[in-house]
Amino acid sequence: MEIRHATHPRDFAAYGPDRVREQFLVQSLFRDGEITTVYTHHDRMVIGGAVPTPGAPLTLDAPDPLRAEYFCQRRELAVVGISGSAEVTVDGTTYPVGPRDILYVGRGARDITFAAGPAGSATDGAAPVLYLVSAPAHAEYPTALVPVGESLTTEAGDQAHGNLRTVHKHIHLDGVRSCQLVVGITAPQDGNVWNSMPCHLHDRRTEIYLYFDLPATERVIHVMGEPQATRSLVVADREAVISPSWSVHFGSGSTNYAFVWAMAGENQEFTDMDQIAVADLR
Ligand SMILES: O=C[C@H](O)[C@@H](O)CC(=O)C(=O)O
Ligand SMILES: [Zn+2]
Repeated sequence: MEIRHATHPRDFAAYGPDRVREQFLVQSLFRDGEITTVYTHHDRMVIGGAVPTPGAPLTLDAPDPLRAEYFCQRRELAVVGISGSAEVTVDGTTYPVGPRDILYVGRGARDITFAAGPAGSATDGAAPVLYLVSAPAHAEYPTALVPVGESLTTEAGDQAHGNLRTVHKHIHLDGVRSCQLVVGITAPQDGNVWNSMPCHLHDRRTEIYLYFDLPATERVIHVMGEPQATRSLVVADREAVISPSWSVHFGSGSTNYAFVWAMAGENQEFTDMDQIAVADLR
């Protein structure tokens, strides 16, 4: 398990481009036949990737830095379908997780395994790839699957601003409940490339974006930093960006794409954001 320490915005301002990437960009989360995890001290979120190969399920253990008997001993977890068809088994119950479906796993779940779905059921013909995002949990909420078709789906933005996008909320106050995690998937529609624009801050929560469904030859320019001191990172498919509570988080792609957004922290009010006018950015 890789550890990422927390960062003060004044220190951030002095970082060069490589240091910004080293601290906030997470690459290589998805490796065939492996579970990979990264721990950030920003709100103690953990992200990971699980790529089970056919006939070889993967078991989620508690990495040593958690000093836990099992991964969800003090944590809750969201398992997000990125591609292909997977089967996630939690204490004996198996849930099918397809692209853009999210399984919430409550605190206290002991045995969690990830397997490739039954042969021929892969919805997009691709190998199953699962994204994991977790936060400390003070109570137990029931494990529940939210297929993308059952998520709370809204539209935001408009074509004139190139930010017309579909926002799916899977784990949130009006849907499947959790202690801290608020998780969903947003996708700019065809011909639209901006996400989360106009941008916002929420000092009460850390947020992590995982970009996916971006062709290998394309990139997203992700913007972070305090609103009057922004920096950009060039991000490829299936890479994540950690956004501390003091940072904006928005971006534009060289074509359209999707991303998983996940928050944890002081509260779970999705609308608790401080909007930043475009003209106030620097
Ligand atoms: O705090 C909320 C998160 O940044 C995302 O949900 C925003 C988002 O998906 C979008 O506007 O495109
Ligand atoms: Zn946000």
